[in-house]
Amino acid sequence: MALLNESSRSWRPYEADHDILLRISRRDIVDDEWGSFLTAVCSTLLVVSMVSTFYWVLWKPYSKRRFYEKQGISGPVFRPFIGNLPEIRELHRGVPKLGGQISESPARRVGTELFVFSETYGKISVFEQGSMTRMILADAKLAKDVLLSKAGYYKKSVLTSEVVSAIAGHGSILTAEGGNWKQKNQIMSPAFRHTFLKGLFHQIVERGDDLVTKWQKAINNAADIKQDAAEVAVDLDVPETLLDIIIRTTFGSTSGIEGSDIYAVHDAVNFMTGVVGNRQRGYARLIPGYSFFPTATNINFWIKKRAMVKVLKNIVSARMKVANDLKGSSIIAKAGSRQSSVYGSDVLGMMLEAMNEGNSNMTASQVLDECTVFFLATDSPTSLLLMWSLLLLAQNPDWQQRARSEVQEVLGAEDTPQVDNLANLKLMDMILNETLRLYPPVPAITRDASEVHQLGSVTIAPGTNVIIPMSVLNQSKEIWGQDAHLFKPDRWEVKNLHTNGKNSAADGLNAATAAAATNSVNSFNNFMPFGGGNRICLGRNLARMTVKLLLAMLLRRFSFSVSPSYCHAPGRGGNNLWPKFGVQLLIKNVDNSEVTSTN
Ligand code: HEM
Repeated sequence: MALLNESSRSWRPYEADHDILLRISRRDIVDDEWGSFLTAVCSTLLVVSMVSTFYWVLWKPYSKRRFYEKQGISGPVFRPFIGNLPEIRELHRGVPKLGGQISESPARRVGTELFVFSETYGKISVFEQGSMTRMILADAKLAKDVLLSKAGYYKKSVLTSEVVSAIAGHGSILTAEGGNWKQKNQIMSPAFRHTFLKGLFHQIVERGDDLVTKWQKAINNAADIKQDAAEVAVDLDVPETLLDIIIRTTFGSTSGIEGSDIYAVHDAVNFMTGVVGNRQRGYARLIPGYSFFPTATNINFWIKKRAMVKVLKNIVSARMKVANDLKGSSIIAKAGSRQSSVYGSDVLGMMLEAMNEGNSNMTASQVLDECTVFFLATDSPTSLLLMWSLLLLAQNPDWQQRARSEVQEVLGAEDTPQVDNLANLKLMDMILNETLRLYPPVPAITRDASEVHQLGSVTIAPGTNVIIPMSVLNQSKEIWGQDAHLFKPDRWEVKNLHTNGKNSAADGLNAATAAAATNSVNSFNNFMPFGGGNRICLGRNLARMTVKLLLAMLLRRFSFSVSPSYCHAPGRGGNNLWPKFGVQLLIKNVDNSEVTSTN
């Protein structure tokens, strides 16, 4: 025992030291191993990210450019990393900040690069925006193919998704694909059918009456100070009216929600789309995670987004409350109405019904996203159509008078049109067409190619972002003749349309949108203000009916001329063509007494 103790004593210290050494060295070894492991991981990551950066940012765009050049398609000089952003920025710098010629193509001021590149490098040209390869298709036939016969090879573009998802999450109707899009389209489409739109007629007339009353007051005030005409800010009054109409027709009369809240959402959506659009057109998009940097603009963006979501949540819960109250009410039960009709028959109602009663997998947050998207896609282009139409009629008094005479003839003694006589306003259709052609509210549509395929004589590589430049196509002398830049609504008279022997019985705008939805061959095919194919604008009939109705009401009461304070400067606002310094018109009362008495 003693020996054992002895010996134990003799080697215990050693054992202890050995233990410590073992422990130290184990820790060191582990640390060393971890260190080398981390170093290996970091260097691998570094190498992988360098290789993938090289591949995605340099090699991919370069090889795509070479691929297209070999097919005879050219563009501005290839630049790694930043692409042709410097050229694009230079072109935009050349656009005069103040004013412009009324006779020039307004859309040229917004999509300058689309005009210049397609004029310089041909109908099909390529350029890079950062590392994204973009192809301009200033060829009507190929553009149409992208939306129709070749639509299966394309998806909504990453650029569109970036804008939409920054404000409304992923997978809304504007950017959804496949089954997800189909389901949303099926849920919302009934709200845009003719019978439902007819039901909205009186709501639109009511809002139109408000605008007429407001402008009449302006005339009375002007008369008080001995002026024979009043100046009105069309760019302020029209969007206010249209926002009210479109939002109330798509979301119903949202009880408990202030008009100012609706306007705040509209404002927030415009601000946010503008921010993301500017990021895409500038260098900021090239900096990873830039949208998370706490810059003043980004902070403002987050604040506005939060406020917007709050208002939208209130709209949805107000509707749910009404629906729940109605569900419990005996009146509904007695009337034997469908339970689901309590949600309402507008877009919001359709979505809530699908979420609560239907077989869809729509969630509450998706309903909110769709609501946001409606603010994005609806009222601005519709306002712009009415605004630019009024400006063009003010600039072209002969057409203004012809349109007014038609309104007087169709309406007779009535102050407002009836649903059925809207179709008789043929000149109005022609005027709206011509406005959409010269001032396309959506100047370009983009798609990303998802597979390699043949488009005409060109082989398209996957990942190419294809631009359908409606603004350029609408100005093409080859399509529209030497006077393409002029406001000439009579080019839309059915007898003047080149129909390749397939005459269309429908009137101008209807035929144009119908042709866009089908593959029919006639000259309307070159006109796609509402897009085409499956993804054609869902609200096109609502927009057309609303603008036609309001224009008829306004022409009936007022005459318009351009105010000396108007400065012609169409410019980019979000993704649309906005009047940069507003649209100021002078208005006077029209004497309808003769018309009224003869009818
Ligand atoms: C003059 C007014 C309008 C114009 C010029 C216009 C134009 C367009 C265009 C060009 C597209 C196709 C975009 C693409 O293919 O990428 C589109 C899509 C769409 N528009 Fe309109 N729009 C107008 C008014 C409206 C209104 C009033 C609503 C609804 C109330 C609406 C709802 C939509 C929706 C939901 C889509 C997406 C359709 C889909 O992808 O399935 N639009 N619009």
